[in-house]
Amino acid sequence: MAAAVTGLQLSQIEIRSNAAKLLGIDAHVAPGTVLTVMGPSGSGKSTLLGFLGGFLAQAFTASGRVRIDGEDITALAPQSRGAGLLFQDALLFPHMSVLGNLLFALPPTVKTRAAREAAAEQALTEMDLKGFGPRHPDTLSGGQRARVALARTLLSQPRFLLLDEPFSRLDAPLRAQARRLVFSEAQKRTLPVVLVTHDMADAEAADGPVIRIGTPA
Ligand SMILES: Nc1ncnc2c1ncn2[C@@H]1O[C@H](COP(=O)(O)OP(=O)(O)OP(=O)(O)O)[C@@H](O)[C@H]1O
Repeated sequence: MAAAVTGLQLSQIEIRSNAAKLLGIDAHVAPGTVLTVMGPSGSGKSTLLGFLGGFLAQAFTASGRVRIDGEDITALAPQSRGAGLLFQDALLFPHMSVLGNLLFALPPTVKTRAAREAAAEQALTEMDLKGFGPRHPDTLSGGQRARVALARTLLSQPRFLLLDEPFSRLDAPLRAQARRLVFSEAQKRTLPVVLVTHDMADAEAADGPVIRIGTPA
């Protein structure tokens, strides 16, 4: 039997809605590398991420296969795919502390309270947020929130990352810092990444293949 292809493989993906939208996507995202998806507003970039993550809106029908390290995950529920998500908004739970947000993301395989807290504290240290555990998200700066969101995503032990304009709310210096952090973490953890962005600087920093999709629906 042939060895499984590592990384994320997208095969013959097509997505349609009543507006006769159609994408034909074939791509291989090697571990630790970034596939950047660009295209005009409304061309279907977020929709593509929804298909990869298993949360495609009901208005769409889709075909094609998604594989991670050779495993076909196309029919799996979102929580079983191993997708780590980062969006434009950090989407932290406002009623929980930073530590609470991180603990919530940890998979149940990390069992004891001590092990869970140690993992969360280590993630905070790695994101240069030591001591931020008791704070609430609304007391953080945008850049700090973005780092908590990244820590939370990584703690969920994803097999690949889906990023939807994750840097666009940050100002230029923070954006550069955040993208370096995300890409270096992905590389360190050998995670394939699909990045949706409008920003050419993101694409350049990602230093990987770029696909440009469609015209606006
Ligand atoms: N839940 C939905 N139901 C019906 N149509 C939708 C739904 N979500 C998105 N669409 C439509 O599908 C098309 C693609 O939307 P999508 O959000 O994927 O675009 P995008 O390329 O990510 O745009 P942007 O750059 O503005 O975020 C748009 O025409 C949009 O109006």
